[in-house]
Amino acid sequence: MVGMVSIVARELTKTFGDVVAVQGIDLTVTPGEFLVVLGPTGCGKSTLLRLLAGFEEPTSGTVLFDGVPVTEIDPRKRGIAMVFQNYALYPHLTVAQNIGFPLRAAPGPAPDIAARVSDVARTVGIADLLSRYPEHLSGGQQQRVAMARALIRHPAVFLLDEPLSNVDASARAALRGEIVALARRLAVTTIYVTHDQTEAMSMADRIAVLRLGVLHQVGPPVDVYADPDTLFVAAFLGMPRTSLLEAAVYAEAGRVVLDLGSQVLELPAGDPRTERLAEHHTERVTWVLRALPLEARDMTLRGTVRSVENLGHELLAHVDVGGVPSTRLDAPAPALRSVAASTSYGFYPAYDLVDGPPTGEVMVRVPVSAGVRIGAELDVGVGAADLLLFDRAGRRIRFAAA
Ligand SMILES: Nc1ncnc2c1ncn2[C@@H]1O[C@H](COP(=O)(O)OP(=O)(O)OP(=O)(O)O)[C@@H](O)[C@H]1O
Repeated sequence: MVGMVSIVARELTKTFGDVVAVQGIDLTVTPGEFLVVLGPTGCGKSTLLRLLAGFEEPTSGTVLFDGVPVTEIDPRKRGIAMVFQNYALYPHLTVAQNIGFPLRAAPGPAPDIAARVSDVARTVGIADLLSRYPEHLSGGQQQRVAMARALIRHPAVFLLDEPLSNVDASARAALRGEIVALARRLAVTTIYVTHDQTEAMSMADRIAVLRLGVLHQVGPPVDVYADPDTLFVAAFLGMPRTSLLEAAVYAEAGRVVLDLGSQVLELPAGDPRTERLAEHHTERVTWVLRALPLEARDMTLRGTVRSVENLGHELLAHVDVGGVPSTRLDAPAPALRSVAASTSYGFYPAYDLVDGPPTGEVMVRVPVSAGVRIGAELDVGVGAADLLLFDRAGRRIRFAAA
């Protein structure tokens, strides 16, 4: 296949015995797009990538390249280039020989290998390393060689599976930008798999967030971050840090409060969210809170500074608001325990308590010049837009006004 290819997955499912690695995924990758598949380890990213490439037979569902079932296209004509976490270079071949290998191995007339090798080596920034052997290269350089080797046949589809995992941190940042630039320049449809949210956020045209084989959300990184559909997506995309607090909703006579157990937040009178939230009266919800700026807002959370991280350009205060943190999403569910309510509402249900006393910490961004002491009491402003709430099934509670 030549030129830019669209890749469509329809109701794609793959099981290995009892394990459902990929479950009912519908996904369209548009021609020339840079799509990042993001999710924790074991969520099915690699399996999805292999299915999309036609390397793996789906249990059910189909993959189409430009509308044609991928299994009906000769693998050599699919135009797929793939790069993995371990570069797998041939140790006894030079960089130039490694890069040129696919051309030498290909059937048909030999193209001008030397010219193409130096061309693609220049593209990935390793033109001066052509006579070296892999063992004399850094991890980042080895990955560039692997990319050059993948790209020398001018693929229509470029698949990368955690390509930067073995590259040290300093080289990783530079390579991220270069891979994106490369994919653009070559106008190739690219699918990039990672568990690293920073990579996903900085590289993708769109991200596809996967958990336990299920596609939770697809969209431009800024949209998915700002408007997560599920608790998992909200919690997974948290920078610099996300707090998950358990709360219960209480509604009476046109007012709604969120009860954190230690304190309550009341929605401002007349807030358009009141009515919608009242539908969850007495239900337990999870509140996902990104780091808040220290400023006065409609509502106030009161807490005690437990620790302070200096991020250089600002401070990140960990403020204990006495709430109950949600258990980590991947942790086994602990036994339910009741917590004695200290608010006047006192109605709230049993919480999944992690060991020890409740220490629901909220992150607060403080200017370095303002300073903040451990042990200080802080009033942290909360705006209605900060109410990123999820029901017990982990679904977003959406407000029409939001
Ligand atoms: N060939 C196989 N046989 C049996 N189970 C498999 C096979 N391949 C994958 N799995 C299982 O399917 C699930 C998804 O695996 P997959 O490798 O796709 O996840 P991943 O998100 O790429 O993980 P990682 O980031 O750790 O590479 C896992 O539970 C894994 O153990």
